[in-house]
Amino acid sequence: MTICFEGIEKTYMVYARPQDRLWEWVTRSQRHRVHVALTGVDFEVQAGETFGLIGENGAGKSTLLKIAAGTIRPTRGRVTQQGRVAALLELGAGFHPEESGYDNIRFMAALHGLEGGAMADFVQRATAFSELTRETLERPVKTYSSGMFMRLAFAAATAIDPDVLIVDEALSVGDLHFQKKSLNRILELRERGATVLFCSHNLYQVRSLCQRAAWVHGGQIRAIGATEDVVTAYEAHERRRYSDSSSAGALAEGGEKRERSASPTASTAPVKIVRLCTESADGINPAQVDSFQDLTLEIEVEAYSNAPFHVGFAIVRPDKDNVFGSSTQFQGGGRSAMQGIGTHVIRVRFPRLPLLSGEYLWNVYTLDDTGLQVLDMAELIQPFTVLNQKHREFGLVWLEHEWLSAA
Ligand SMILES: Nc1ncnc2c1ncn2[C@@H]1O[C@H](COP(=O)(O)OP(=O)(O)OP(=O)(O)O)[C@@H](O)[C@H]1O
Repeated sequence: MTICFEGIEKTYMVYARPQDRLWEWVTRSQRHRVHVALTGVDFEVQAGETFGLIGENGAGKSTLLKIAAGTIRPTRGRVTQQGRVAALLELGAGFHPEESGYDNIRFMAALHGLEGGAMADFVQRATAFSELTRETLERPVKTYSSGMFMRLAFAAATAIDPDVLIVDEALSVGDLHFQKKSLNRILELRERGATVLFCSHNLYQVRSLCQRAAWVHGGQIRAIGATEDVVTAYEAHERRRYSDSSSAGALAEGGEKRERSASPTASTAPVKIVRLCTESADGINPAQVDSFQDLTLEIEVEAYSNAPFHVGFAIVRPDKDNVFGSSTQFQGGGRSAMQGIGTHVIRVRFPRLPLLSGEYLWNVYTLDDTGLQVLDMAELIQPFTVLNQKHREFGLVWLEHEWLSAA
């Protein structure tokens, strides 16, 4: 199973005012400008591959996904794919608001060409997955809350076993419980061999899920290949953009920038980050550490449910460059997740911290048991300075080295 984009171009006619469309027709003179959303897009997604699309807002990712799903047509070029396609794009876009949840699901089943027993099976799978009550499913969907609507839409979109799954940021559907369930469903379909085309701004998820990726920039493919190469190139571009825009702003504010990022789930995170502190060997000033000192990081989290979870951290530079990151998930060949309602304290010791002089900060994350869903995060916190007082070598980190031929 392959998705093949050949010479794709997509242009939109943009009118300044709605009436210009009519005036254009009446006067036969052009009153629109042409906006090129995609041009020269040529690539293939291999069978069984999970392929990521990344890029800035407005780069053209959703347009490309919609063309792949067949919901819009390219202006030039063509896309081919075989097998059954499920698209998690504008979820629920095809729903009829006046009809009940049940009727909408039957309608979706009919669109897939299902009848009789196959349709009954589809309805059973979708309703069970949605976890909506019979009473709710009998009501018109226009009376649903947005969360209920999205649950039903996701359930209906994934009630078939597709050969190709097209996902546009759909991992953030509904509440945390349902987000996890949706993610697991996507992983399950992937395990069964579905080809997945996946677009996300969450680079952690792209790194974790995708074998290959493409960076879409200004409607063109700027880079394509192994995920790590593409994401690293995109991150470098984002850093340049960030430093260009912040050199006038953030630095003028007086230097260091602290922020606790708004977590995607800030008020409801089932595992909240409560505290982070560091302890150095002399314990005098944790904001200033000597290179090659022992440093211990302590992270306190509060779990509000019994669901297993992981904790991750990264040491970052003020420009957001990662120096080093790890997670409990990577420990000792994949340590099993932590679990239990209440307070958990995680300690990480860095013997002889190999950082050299510079400014550093911490990022901390709590993650679900798959290590993919971020439950809570605190980024660019607790700045600290490292001083390399004993050695003359310079740079970010000390690398073990030997002079082999020095006289
Ligand atoms: N129906 C439309 N009419 C005119 N322009 C459109 C239309 N749909 C998309 N565009 C434009 O096409 C470009 C690409 O949009 P697209 O939604 O594909 O970007 P994206 O990469 O998915 O962005 P985001 O990350 O913000 O979702 C944008 O400049 C957008 O304004």
